[in-house]
Amino acid sequence: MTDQSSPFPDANEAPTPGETHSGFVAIVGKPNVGKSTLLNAFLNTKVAPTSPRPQTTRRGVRGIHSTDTHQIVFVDTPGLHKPKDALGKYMNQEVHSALSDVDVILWVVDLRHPPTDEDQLVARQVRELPKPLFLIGNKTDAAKYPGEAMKLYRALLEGRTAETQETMLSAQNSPDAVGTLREQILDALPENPFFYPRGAASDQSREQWAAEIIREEAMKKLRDELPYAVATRVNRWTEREDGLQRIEGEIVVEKNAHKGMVIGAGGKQLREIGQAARKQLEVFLNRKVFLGLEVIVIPGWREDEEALRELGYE
Ligand SMILES: Nc1nc2c(ncn2[C@@H]2O[C@H](COP(=O)(O)OP(=O)(O)OP(=O)(O)O)[C@@H](O)[C@H]2O)c(=O)[nH]1
Repeated sequence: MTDQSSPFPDANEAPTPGETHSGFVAIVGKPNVGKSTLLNAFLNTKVAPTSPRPQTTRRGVRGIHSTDTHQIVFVDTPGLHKPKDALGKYMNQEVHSALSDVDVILWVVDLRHPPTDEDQLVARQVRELPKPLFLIGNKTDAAKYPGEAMKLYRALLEGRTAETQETMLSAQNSPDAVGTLREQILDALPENPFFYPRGAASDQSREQWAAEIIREEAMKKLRDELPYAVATRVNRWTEREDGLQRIEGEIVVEKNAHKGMVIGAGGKQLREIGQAARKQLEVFLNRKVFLGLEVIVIPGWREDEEALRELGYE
């Protein structure tokens, strides 16, 4: 097992009375820069799916960090990109609504590369917003010229008048820097009552969380366009007396032809996805898990508003 904590601790503790600071903090940036990795590092647990593939995050997942007097509600957002379908539009809307609702913005960039059009798209969204902004240069461990890259990203904010701070770090490999940044964010929070009980780590149900872990593993294993054509959901979750968690989930694809591609020869690929997801679930739940997975077809779900809603993208 690991030293990571469960994303589902006892969430019923009462909020602290008296003077408290709390607020919503959006993590924005183009796809694949490390937003979800940073969120998980802030919380030292796993609330959001991460993968080497762009556009892994689809929902604005909330992760919560509380001290005695301060509470940050992080809102992880999908990478801002040029949308190709209704799902893509939904993902960009998630970013816009997150930006309008939050108190603080974290803009994450990938220092291995200079800015692209997609970074400019994000910069345009955040530049004029009169809210504290942190420009976070990520992946310093793998960047050749981090300082030079940071200059180019900073230049995209030229003309911005509201409070701006910046930091360079590796979300994956520098827990100390992530901890320091978290302290700085705490200082930027307005005076507010707590929004969530102090023990809460996420606003997702355990079923949504597990479905995202299954999708993460499916996205890592599937090839070509297929990762973007799958959705996942968990329909049943029962606990046996001996603690075993029995979880039944579905991988949803758009076409019959995709079904076989997900299942693989002799069911090998589906088995591998299931095993990898089960391992992750066991680590984070600290319980034995039985994971049953089925592949079903909902024709053209990515373009179907009703199917999107049914799958939780609303
Ligand atoms: N070398 C290195 N890789 C990192 C770091 N942080 C994240 N990554 C990798 O970058 C990839 C993308 O990470 P995610 O956290 O899924 O990125 P994201 O911005 O949430 O992606 P979207 O869901 O597409 O918006 C993964 O393969 C991570 O392991 C880092 O500090 N250093």
